[in-house]
Amino acid sequence: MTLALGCIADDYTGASDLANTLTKAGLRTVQTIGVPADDLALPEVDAVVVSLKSRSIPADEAVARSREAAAWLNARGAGHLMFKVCSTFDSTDAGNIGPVTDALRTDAGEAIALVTPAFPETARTVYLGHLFVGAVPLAESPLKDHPLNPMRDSNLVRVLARQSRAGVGLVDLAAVAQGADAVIARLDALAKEGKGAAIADAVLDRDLAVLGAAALTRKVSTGASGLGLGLARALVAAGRVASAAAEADLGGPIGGPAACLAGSCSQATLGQIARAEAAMPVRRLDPARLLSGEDEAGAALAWALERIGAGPVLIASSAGPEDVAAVQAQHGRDAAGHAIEAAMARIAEGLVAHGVRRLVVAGGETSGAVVDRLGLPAFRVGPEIAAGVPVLRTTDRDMWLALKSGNFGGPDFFADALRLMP
Ligand SMILES: Nc1ncnc2c1ncn2[C@@H]1O[C@H](COP(=O)(O)OP(=O)(O)OP(=O)(O)O)[C@@H](O)[C@H]1O
Ligand SMILES: O=C(O)[C@@H](O)C(=O)CO
Repeated sequence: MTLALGCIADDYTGASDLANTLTKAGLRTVQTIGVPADDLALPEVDAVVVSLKSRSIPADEAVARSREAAAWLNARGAGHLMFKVCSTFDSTDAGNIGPVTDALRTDAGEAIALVTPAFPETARTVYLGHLFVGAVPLAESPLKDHPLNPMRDSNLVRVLARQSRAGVGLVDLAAVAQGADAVIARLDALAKEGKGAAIADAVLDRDLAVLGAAALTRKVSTGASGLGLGLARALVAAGRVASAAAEADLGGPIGGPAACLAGSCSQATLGQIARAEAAMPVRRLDPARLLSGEDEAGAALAWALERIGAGPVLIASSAGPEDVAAVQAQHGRDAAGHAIEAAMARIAEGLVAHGVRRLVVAGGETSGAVVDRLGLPAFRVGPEIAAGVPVLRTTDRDMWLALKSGNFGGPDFFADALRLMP
């Protein structure tokens, strides 16, 4: 298997977002969970997205895991490596976007890497290095209250510079508008100035095609699904993959009980949970009980098992910024986050042990905890539920999943997802 594109994603929902984008753009794509074992049977594909859970771990661990993934992808002949990060640039001054990009770039012998989280389809645009989420700058968006990495600076040149070894420059929209050659020239000039990364502006899909073509002239780039779209278009245009790949045969209906789990505290997910109340029973996890050592996960599981015979259920830990802040003040941000993720994973394990084969999970860290606990090795990518969220089918057993990035999906996401998981 020779890969046109090897991708390393820093969380599982982000990986399925990218796998969805690549599939739609005509690349045969598989999403693996972690670095695959050498004996994992994979179909013939153009792209592999290795999903890591490295967004919110110490930077040195994120670098080590990303390098391991890069080595696996390079051993399969990956023509280009893309490090998939969040379209809202979720990171802290300690990393991990800068340290991982630095490491992958230097390992590949490159002087500079193009970096852009722009993804216009989900209203993430970058102008003069400033990231906009919809109509507002990043630092005024709900991401300012993210439970793990509050984003309080919209200037990504500054944000990335604080977490990078080498300096960071800008490829502005004026250069992008002139086409790939102008972007390549700008990257070369920035590299000569000693910059190791360049934030690239992009406002429209056509900007992504330019950035993809420019990025492909180097071995490593970093971005969100928009960059994936640009890279995929450039690969198809260059004849390096068979375009318009036939839709993968995902297998027939699975049926049986279905459940949804939400650990994301994003505004989008909070709204989707509220809407789900009209469609299915919803149980709110009580973080205070859980963190005080009571068996809240067991109680929620028992609640679900009493109901899943009659239809889907939703269990959510999600809460608004004030409640999240109160829990974090008492128990610490990471301890609270991990305890809630572990509870979700335990609930998922119990649900699957009782026959659930259709599972929707909201939140990247939450999805990571759940998928790890279930021990799922890889997914084929099915139809799109909403921008950035495909239906996934496990390669080793009959199970449907949807792993939703916190901010993605329409108001009725949970019902929309289950409709596409027969
Ligand atoms: N009520 C709560 N109080 C404090 N922390 C919570 C609460 N509910 C969930 N969390 C934690 O908040 C974090 C949410 O992160 P997660 O990645 O799952 O969602 P997200 O960041 O919105 O999604 P994405 O990464 O896909 O954008 C998790 O660590 C989760 O355990
Ligand atoms: O890029 C995005 O916004 C998503 O794929 C994601 O990674 C959110 O966690």
